[in-house]
Amino acid sequence: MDKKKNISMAVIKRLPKYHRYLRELMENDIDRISSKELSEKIGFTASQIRQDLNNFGDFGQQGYGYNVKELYNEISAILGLTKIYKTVIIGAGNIGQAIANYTYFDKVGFSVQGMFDINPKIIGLKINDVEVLDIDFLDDFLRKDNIDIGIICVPKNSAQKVCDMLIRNKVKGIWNFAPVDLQIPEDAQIVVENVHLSESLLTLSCLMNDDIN
Ligand SMILES: NC(=O)c1ccc[n+]([C@@H]2O[C@H](COP(=O)([O-])OP(=O)(O)OC[C@H]3O[C@@H](n4cnc5c(N)ncnc54)[C@H](O)[C@@H]3O)[C@@H](O)[C@H]2O)c1
Repeated sequence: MDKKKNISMAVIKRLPKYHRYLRELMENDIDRISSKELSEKIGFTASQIRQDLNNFGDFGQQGYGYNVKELYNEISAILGLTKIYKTVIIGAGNIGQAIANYTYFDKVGFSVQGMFDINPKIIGLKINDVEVLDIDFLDDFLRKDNIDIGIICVPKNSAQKVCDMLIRNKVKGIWNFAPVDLQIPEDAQIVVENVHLSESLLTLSCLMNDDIN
């Protein structure tokens, strides 16, 4: 059964936060937690938590709370974290290298198989044990290695070209850091998630200045 069917995007967007907190609880050897305690940690109301988690099954037990490991495993499964995703990073500059060096992604199953760049000064470098290859090899690499996710970290004027190559080679997901709306053909079987650090920063600045009017 597809547990995500009919689940709102708002609930799906909250799941990574549950996952992060539950992981922390497990690391601290905490076996069970009530929705009230979880609510104090996570910042959602207890009723919100119960409502969210009820979407996916009957987890909590009256008077016992949630079994942390069970819930963590279940949310991991809903988030698709029960397998290893093969990823490639295109653009091995500041962001590309930061992602490759962030070991958490690997821990939760996103394995960097290759990095690609056009700059001869960067090609050949090893970032966290992954060699940066010439972009000319990307097409071949994608075809042979069954890559699941392409992480776009190139300047915005190169992003669409890279995106087209990923789609052509049947990559299933794009994590796009370039500040551009990628054009995706309607029949493409691909999911795109855009990341805009600047939007988060501008939200911060707005909230810090909410006395303007
Ligand atoms: N999403 C965000 O929150 C966020 C934040 C900062 C920057 N960005 C964007 O992320 C991208 C990367 O930023 P950065 O700071 O890492 O830039 P950077 O200049 O440090 O790195 C970009 C790399 O891409 C390489 N490159 C250029 N054209 C290429 C191509 N056709 N194929 C392969 N490699 C190519 C360059 O040689 C360089 O190494 C930019 O589009 C930038 O605007 C996004």
